[in-house]
Amino acid sequence: MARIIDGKAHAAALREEAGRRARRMLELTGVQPGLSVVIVGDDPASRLYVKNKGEQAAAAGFRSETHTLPETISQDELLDLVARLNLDPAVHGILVQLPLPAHMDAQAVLAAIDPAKDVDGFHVINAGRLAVGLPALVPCTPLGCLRLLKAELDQLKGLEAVVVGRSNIVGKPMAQLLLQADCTVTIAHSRTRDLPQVCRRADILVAAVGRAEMIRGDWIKPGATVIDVGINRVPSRDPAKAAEGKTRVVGDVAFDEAVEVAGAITPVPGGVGPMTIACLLDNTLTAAARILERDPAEFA
Ligand SMILES: NC(=O)C1=CN([C@@H]2O[C@H](COP(=O)(O)OP(=O)(O)OC[C@H]3O[C@@H](n4cnc5c(N)ncnc54)[C@H](OP(=O)(O)O)[C@@H]3O)[C@@H](O)[C@H]2O)C=CC1
Ligand SMILES: Nc1nc(=O)c2c([nH]1)NC[C@@H]1CN(c3ccc(C(=O)N[C@@H](CCC(=O)O)C(=O)O)cc3)C=[N+]21
Repeated sequence: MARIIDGKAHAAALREEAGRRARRMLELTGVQPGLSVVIVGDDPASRLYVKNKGEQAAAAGFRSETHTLPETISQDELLDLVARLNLDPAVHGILVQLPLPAHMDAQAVLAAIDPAKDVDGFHVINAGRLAVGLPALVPCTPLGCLRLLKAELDQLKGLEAVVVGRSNIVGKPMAQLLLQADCTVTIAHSRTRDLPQVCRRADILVAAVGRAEMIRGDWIKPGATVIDVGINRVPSRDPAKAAEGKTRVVGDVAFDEAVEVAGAITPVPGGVGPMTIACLLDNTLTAAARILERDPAEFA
């Protein structure tokens, strides 16, 4: 039986540390780190994540604001808001929740965010800095995965890592971080031939696909460390509840099978998800420190 990696507990510890560091920053510089979250439209799941982000930032002693804009807003109006936030000295981190409505060009919006305040790490400047090994703001989800891996494993050096998924927000930056940690990295995707066989090579398997329970137990090398990024809503197990439209959340890995084979595995929920939000606070501190021209390590 695999060890279950408790992302919730790791995230709580990281949030507490972020709270201590925010207080230290306020003491030493008089500046309170500030996070501004922008959401367009009223997708209920997105609204819930954004609410959690705002509440957890406030609970950790950050200045936290949320801008909720109607679905019908124009891209120019959104760009105006981003421009104002770029100039606002109280805002050190800007996050524009994705996905954006179909009438907007998400790349254009992300490109308008000041890279120094891009706590999602989605701006091409930050993606490029990560790729060449310069200090960067790194996307929160892969950062959270790396933290869990480092806590779980003595050493990443030399391990075979397989990342399933190549999105700009999870798969690609995850692969960059694993490469930087001296893993031998394979990136698999929808055109990969014989995905089960590729997965079986992995000492570290990161699933970021968006397909409920696609990765089966017999795709996993015995003893491997499995990080499940997927968040998929499926009908409730109880047919009566399912008929009422009740759902539950599952990952991209068939957990009940994988837990029998893996050495360690993250659950969904309670794995990577909570770490993503905790890393957002960490990134906001990093951004604030750099904007103040201070070493983030000063606020330990
Ligand atoms: N826990 C968290 O904090 C977060 C969770 N997520 C979740 O992670 C998952 C992935 O998110 P994201 O990266 O944004 O998703 P995207 O849809 O952007 O990317 C999915 C990737 O999976 C690949 N893929 C799709 N189908 C298959 C298949 N059958 N076999 C192999 N590869 C396949 C795609 O390949 P191709 O490129 O060839 O199309 C693509 O590269 C989702 O469930 C999402 O909800 C996302 C962000 C944060
Ligand atoms: N600009 C932007 N940045 C993001 O980081 C971003 C985004 N847009 N759009 C959507 C995805 C998704 N995402 C999650 C964050 C937390 C949980 C999370 O806390 N999950 C809990 C609860 C899951 C549940 O029950 O729904 C858990 O896994 O335990 C999940 C998913 C951030 N994303």
